[in-house]
Amino acid sequence: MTPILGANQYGKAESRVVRIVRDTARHEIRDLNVSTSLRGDFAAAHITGDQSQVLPTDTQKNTAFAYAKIHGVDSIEDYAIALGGRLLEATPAADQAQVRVEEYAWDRLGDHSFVRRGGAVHTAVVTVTRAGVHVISGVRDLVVLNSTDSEFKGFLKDEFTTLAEADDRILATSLVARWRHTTAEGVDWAGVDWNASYADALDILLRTFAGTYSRALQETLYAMGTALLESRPDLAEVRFSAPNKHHFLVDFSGFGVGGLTNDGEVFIAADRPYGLIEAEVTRADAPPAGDAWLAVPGFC
Ligand SMILES: O=c1[nH]c(=O)c2[nH]c(=O)[nH]c2[nH]1
Repeated sequence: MTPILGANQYGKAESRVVRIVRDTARHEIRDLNVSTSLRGDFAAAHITGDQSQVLPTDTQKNTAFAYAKIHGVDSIEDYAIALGGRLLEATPAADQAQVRVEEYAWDRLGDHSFVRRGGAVHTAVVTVTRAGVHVISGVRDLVVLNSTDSEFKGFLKDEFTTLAEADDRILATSLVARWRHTTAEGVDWAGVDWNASYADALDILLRTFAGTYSRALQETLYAMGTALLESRPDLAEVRFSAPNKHHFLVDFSGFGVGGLTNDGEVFIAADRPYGLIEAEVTRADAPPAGDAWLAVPGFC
């Protein structure tokens, strides 16, 4: 019996690449976490131990650092497209290079001083194939909260249901969202302003979260996805993973302090368990995703 080698990929995970642009006294910083994977015909490396077609993960890491200098990092999408293209070109046995990047934002304190911004992290997953490029942009750890305009009622009940219907509750999540850019013949990736596109997408998601009366987190996600696709014709689909960060009203009725009411004012923020609401919203005529989502962990 000769077992069959199935899907495989290999690369260097989580190279922490920090690029300083110091052409003038006013420096710029890009702070990245870069992971690369090569896919293709690497059967010999696994079965006979022949590494002649394997571009080492160490070289992939070196290329990630070198490209921060050679190509620069105007945006993580643009950098990932260049890096993926180079890795594919350098590895004849590969038919795909996937580059996953996260960017940690820094706010300026002075010409050469910065303070790291907490919160949301900009993400990109770029898959370069011999036929073209897939680009998925996204955000993680986008923590948002509505203190009203959220209900959850009319749900299915059985003998294990104890949840009270809620007319007015806190709706909060730490959102992961990824949106796939349309791949079409002749797309000029070099001409895309990725940073403006990201800022606009984030703005649409946040404004829709804030402006949507919610009957469930599911409805809010769908509204956010719809708003994004309606405003940005260059996007094919969006995927969300949204933990429902439950806030339970504190029950003051047993307290020995008379007349203590709680009209949606004091909550316990529970960290677990949490509902996990995940959804994909796709444009009806979206071009096929190909392998754009391959090996993207979790729901998105
Ligand atoms: O927005 C919600 N969606 C659910 O599916 C759900 N289930 C639950 O217990 N609370 C909530 N809230």
